[in-house]
Amino acid sequence: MASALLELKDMEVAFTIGKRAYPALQQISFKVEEKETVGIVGESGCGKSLTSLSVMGLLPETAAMTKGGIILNGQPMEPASSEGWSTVRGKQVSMIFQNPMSALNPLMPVGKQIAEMAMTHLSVSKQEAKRLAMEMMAKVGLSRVERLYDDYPHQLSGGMMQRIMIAMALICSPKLLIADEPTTALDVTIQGQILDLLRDMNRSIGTAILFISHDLGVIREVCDRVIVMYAGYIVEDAPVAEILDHPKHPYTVGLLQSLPSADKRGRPLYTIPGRVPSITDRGPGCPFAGRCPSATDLCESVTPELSQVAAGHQVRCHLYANGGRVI
Ligand SMILES: Nc1ncnc2c1ncn2[C@@H]1O[C@H](COP(=O)(O)OP(=O)(O)OP(=O)(O)O)[C@@H](O)[C@H]1O
Repeated sequence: MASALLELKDMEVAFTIGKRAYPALQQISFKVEEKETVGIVGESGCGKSLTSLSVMGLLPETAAMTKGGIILNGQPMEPASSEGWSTVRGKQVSMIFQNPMSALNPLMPVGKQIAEMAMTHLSVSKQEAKRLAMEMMAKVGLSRVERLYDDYPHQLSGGMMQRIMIAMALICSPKLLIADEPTTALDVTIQGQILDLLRDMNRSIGTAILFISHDLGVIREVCDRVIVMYAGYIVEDAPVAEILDHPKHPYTVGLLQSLPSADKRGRPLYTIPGRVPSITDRGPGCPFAGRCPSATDLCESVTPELSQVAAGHQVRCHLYANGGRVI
């Protein structure tokens, strides 16, 4: 079988605080196939961003990959080799963030920023880079691109800036686009347009997407598969339709209950009581035990393994530890 586009194998990432190492990600294993769209969902502090930064080779200085590894396009990525990562960034993997303003250079026209990306990674001439940049700007739904090419970031709306970021990320036809909360800062209408654009780009260019969001409702719009993270662990991994119809992990069930819907209109939205434990405050046992309505003594003391409950559906919960049989 051909290898996956991206594979994370039993990855652990830890922060050093004082003299101790605190794991922030543990036993992270998943694959992204070519052209697949995979979402990572979880509340703030669950480890979504750290997972995507690991894939980009952009971990903060105080963090390190302490176990496992990442294989991109069949090549193991050496955690210590910044050279290896810089050749994949832009060309094979690129990333868009929640706040495009902080990623764009405020002093350079937006079109030129896209063209520079093409010149750096595609070794094309200045004129060709400009042509490609304008072509890409049109593809991401921007109009009057000749004029827009010379505009500066502050002259653009949030939605337009996010389109510029997407054009910049896709100009080198990367195999994988990581989108970290790309629509969180946008109003709902523009958010919908950007989600449509990402889906179109996935279909037309064939770029796989790893989509990070705290909002399962947004992930449902874009992704084929969803990985649910909690306190640094993957707690559930399944096709989106399967998660929506047959959620297993009590945390996933809570996330779904807290989604707004027409039949809940007028009623206060459900929120899961409690909060995600910080990395310095994680004991033995299931990390969700303290907030879980179904927790038993076993959950307090033993961390569950991921187990398969249906084709392509895995859950890390003692309730489903024996191939889906509830204890
Ligand atoms: N520089 C840091 N030093 C110490 N701990 C950190 C640091 N950055 C992140 N963490 C911890 O690592 C864990 C995972 O953080 P991460 O940013 O990946 O979460 P997240 O799910 O992306 O949340 P958010 O949606 O708020 O970005 C959290 O518990 C966080 O507190």
